[in-house]
Amino acid sequence: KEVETQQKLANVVILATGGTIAGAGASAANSATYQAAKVGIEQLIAGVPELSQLANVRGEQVMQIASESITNDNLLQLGRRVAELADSNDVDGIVITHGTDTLEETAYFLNLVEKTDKPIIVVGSMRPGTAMSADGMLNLYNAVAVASSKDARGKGVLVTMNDEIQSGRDVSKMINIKTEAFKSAWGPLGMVVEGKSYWFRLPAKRHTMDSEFDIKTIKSLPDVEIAYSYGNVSDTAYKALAQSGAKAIIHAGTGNGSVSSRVVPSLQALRKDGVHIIRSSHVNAGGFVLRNAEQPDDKYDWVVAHDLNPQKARILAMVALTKTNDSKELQRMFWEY
Ligand SMILES: NC(=O)C[C@H](N)C(=O)O
Repeated sequence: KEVETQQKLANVVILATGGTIAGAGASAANSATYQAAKVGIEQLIAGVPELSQLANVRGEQVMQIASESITNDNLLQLGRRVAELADSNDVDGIVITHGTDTLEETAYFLNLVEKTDKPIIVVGSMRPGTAMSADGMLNLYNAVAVASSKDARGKGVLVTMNDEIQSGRDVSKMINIKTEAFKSAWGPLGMVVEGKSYWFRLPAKRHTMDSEFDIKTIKSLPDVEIAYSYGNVSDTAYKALAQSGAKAIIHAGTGNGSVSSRVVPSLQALRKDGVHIIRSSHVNAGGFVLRNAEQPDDKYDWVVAHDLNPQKARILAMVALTKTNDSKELQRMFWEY
């Protein structure tokens, strides 16, 4: 009987990378003061025995770090391991436990470069497992539930936080002290309740199977940096980033990616020197930057990030630059992904 159930259940691999979901605090009252990346994957799985009712689950510790320290090499390493597992016939779905600070970056990266329609779910928690009312157990349970469901196939990389199923492309960490931290300007794709997924919408942008990018052909990621803007910002940071070798600079702009007149001449000069200027916005609920609105992008040969926030724009720019150095191609990719 047991063998029969095991055969019916999906095979899900959990790749652990660290973060608060693997965090530990000194006492149960410590919901915000703790050390991330302390607990190993076997202990995380053992902490949620109900996972075995959802899937045949096995874990792998890929790294053990707080997500703010994830390097480009870490991203590539994780991406390659996900691709290997996705290619394997005995894997039906993949879950990645991850710190929440850069979870949206990793989810978007995988969404661009993994050539599979198998579910890939990235999940974290806002409180360590040692805290009262910790959210990691349920988030992980939901991640495995979605990863083992056939309905989740072909929907791109997903994020399950706070009972919501979010698109890895759209979702962003909006607040750092609530369990209701992850939001998308365009709404969640669905909900996961008691292990069952309920879907409401589909991603419209290119991803995974339909993407022109493939982790298997990416050897390294180029240097793309972000410069934060505010009223009358100086050009010091932009110039320094270019000098240190940035191939593209994401302008984390005000409003609709507006650029202070003090900085415009420097950005024009940097573009002439070959550095791509990509206008994004740091407005809190999600930017919406359009070409030639606010700045003459055609004239300056700049690119707009549209609704991608600066950190997601950086991910797409790095991946895109592995294929092209042409600004028109970059702009096409920024519309399509
Ligand atoms: N809630 C978290 O996971 C935050 C932690 N600093 C991390 O990103 O690893």
